[in-house]
Amino acid sequence: MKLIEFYATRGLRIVKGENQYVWDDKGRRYLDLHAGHGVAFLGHRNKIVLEYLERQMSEIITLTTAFDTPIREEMLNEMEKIKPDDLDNVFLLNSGSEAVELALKTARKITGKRKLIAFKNSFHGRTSGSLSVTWNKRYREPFEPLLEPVEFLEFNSIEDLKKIDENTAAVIVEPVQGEGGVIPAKEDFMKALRETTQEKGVLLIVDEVQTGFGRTGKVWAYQHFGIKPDIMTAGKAIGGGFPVSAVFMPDWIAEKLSEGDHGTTYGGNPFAAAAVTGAIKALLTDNVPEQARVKGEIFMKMLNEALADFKSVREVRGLGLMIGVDLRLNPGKAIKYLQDHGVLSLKAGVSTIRFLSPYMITQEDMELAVNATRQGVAITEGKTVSS
Ligand SMILES: Cc1ncc(COP(=O)(O)O)c(C=O)c1O
Repeated sequence: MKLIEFYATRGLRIVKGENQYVWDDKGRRYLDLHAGHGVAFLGHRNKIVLEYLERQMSEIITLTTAFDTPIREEMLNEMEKIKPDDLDNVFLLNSGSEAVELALKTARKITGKRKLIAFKNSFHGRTSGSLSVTWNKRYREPFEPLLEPVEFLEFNSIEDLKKIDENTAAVIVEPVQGEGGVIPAKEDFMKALRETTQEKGVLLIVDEVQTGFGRTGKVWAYQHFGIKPDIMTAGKAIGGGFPVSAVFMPDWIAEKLSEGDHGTTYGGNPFAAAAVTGAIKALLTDNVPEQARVKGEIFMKMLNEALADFKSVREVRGLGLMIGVDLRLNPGKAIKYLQDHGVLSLKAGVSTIRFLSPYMITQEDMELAVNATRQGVAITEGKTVSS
């Protein structure tokens, strides 16, 4: 049997993961700043998440949410501590794309409108609905027609927000565009977006699948901008490695949804609830958002200093531990160099090396990553530099 290769192979056979590291079958250790597309933000095999999963495994693993369970009650209580403002209602699914699907369906149902607005460079997933609001034509075109109408506006352009009209059901936005190139939103843009959507009676969906759960230095990245979403999606880090995602919404929206409007076989089962409960405990016990804020600043400063002399480096940018090094050249060679020298990273957009570090990254780890990035960029430029 062969696996369908939707992803180019990295040529590594990984046999173990622990905190910020993974090991290959030759016993070689890697600093994992790829983190399974950012999932392992709480580290691989986070101790608290494991405790919750092990305990749950000895009780019950699967049930649909038609049945109440003690672990679900515990999860909902924990969620109170990190809930996004007045978004008091949550539904669990299995992936970021699925969370986006429910957010879009909800917006269309409760407004009765059809049009959706997203931004250039956005990424919201690859299922048909979430793909409709994903910018990259290469992902979209082979599968069209998708949801219609969808309009893509210029990200960070207040001027372009004028195109949001009353016929729009929702605008969906990433506080930091992840897959698109690690591009943080500007505060005045996010404020203007919130104001315009409110004025026009349009719902604002904030997609925190990549930015959420502490990575940017706050539990939810929208909190950097002094705004509040109407609907919020989360995923990746929230299950500490277990596949789980969530959609949050306030009472006035949740009340307009009825039985049968959505569903899922696995979503929110006791095992998923245990993973999320453990992950929230881990997030709060270790003051993870603050660690991400402080370490992110240090890491970005180190990268900026180390890369200042390189013509091919356009910008080092990001928020917290969501960091991109944008090049004027293809970053593939540098990413390969990093991997060969013990650091896993990933590409974003067409020109960005992306680091999605677990929060427990150390000063020594950062030095390793920065040095390898310098060498990798030098090689991309056709030079060599001393370490
Ligand atoms: C902002 C955002 N939304 C949605 C998704 C889709 O998530 P998944 O791959 O879990 O379906 C991603 C994945 O990278 C993402 O970054």
